[in-house]
Amino acid sequence: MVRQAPKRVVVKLGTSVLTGGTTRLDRAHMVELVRQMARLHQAGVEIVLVTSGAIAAGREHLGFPELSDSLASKQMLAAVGQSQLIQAWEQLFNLYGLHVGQILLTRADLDDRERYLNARDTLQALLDNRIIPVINENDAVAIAEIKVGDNDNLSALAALLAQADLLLLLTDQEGLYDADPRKHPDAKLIPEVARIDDALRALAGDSGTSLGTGGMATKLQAADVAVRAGVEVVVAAGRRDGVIERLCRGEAVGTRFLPQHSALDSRKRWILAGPPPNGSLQLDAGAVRALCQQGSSLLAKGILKVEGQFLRGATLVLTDPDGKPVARGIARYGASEIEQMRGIHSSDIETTLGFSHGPAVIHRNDLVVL
Ligand SMILES: Nc1ncnc2c1ncn2[C@@H]1O[C@H](COP(=O)(O)OP(=O)(O)O)[C@@H](O)[C@H]1O
Ligand SMILES: N[C@@H](CCC(=O)OP(=O)(O)O)C(=O)O
Repeated sequence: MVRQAPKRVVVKLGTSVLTGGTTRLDRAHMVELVRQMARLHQAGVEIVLVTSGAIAAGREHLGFPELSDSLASKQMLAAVGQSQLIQAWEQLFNLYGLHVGQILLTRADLDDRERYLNARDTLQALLDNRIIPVINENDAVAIAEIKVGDNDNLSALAALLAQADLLLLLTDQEGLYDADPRKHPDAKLIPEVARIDDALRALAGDSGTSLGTGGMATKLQAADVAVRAGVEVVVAAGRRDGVIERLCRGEAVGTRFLPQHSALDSRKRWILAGPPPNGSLQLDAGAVRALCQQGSSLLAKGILKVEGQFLRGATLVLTDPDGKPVARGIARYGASEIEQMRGIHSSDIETTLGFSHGPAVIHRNDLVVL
């Protein structure tokens, strides 16, 4: 299939691609990847690069020191390696007359709407000035609670932040297989995925190496977030000839995940990319239908159960009567208020609470159906 060129592409390069399975950055291959990205850029495709490899580069630069496996050692390696990595990208893009701009993110930068919008503005400013944004996690400062944790998920968040239309997860395998090809040499490549479900998740294993993080499991999580926001995703081998250009032409390489919706608006993308949920509401079947099929707001009447302690403005997961997540949204009331309101008619909110923030517990503009 050859289709219209994407306007904005996020290219995620895993440690496996950058090192070619060795313990060192493979600069020769990085030049080849930059060549492809620079050509696309020249042809008018905006490129955002999400690069792993800081920890690997740090180890290499320090001459492979004997270190404990502690978080502090990894953070030290990332601090050293990130500057090596960004210098390498700057030098390589310079060969094509391009500059790079570094953005280091943590989960906390994306959870807060204002910081999210600031990061988005910086990204936009770089792109407007024909500079290649180069993103990595801010490993040197991020500890577990504020970490995204792996660059696959980070790249999905970057794709939402950048309002990209295509996300390329480039790795050391040809794509997603029906079993981990390292352990099952006869595993078969899955060329296209229309829906990510539990059966598919069961096929995706961990990283087979000590340098990569997350393996195919985190690539599926990332694809899941991105396709819900209307971004097409492809997992493919970063070492295949001309892979980035071929994928941007729509050639059938790797595993393609079809976008589920047309692109979401900015606020809805943030609801998907942003804060982890603070609580959940279980809905009756009528409310699930109204939300998922009619695009309605959530009213108090259809709420069966409230879980978690949260305030007005919290992000919530909405589930069906069996507990299966069906949507995410921003609450207009806090948990204790919803507890009092649940099951009542909207016209009784004011008499029940003594005030009202309007009839919707979650307004349709603040709601994303999964
Ligand atoms: N079903 C699967 N299909 C393909 N690869 C898989 C699968 N399950 C697990 N993997 C493993 O995921 C690895 C790629 O992930 P990872 O090592 O994190 O790479 P990267 O550094 O590119 O993110 C592969 O080398 C492979 O061993
Ligand atoms: N932020 C880390 C990489 C984390 C990560 O997810 O790595 P990978 O699985 O190789 O994409 C680094 O720069 O070393």
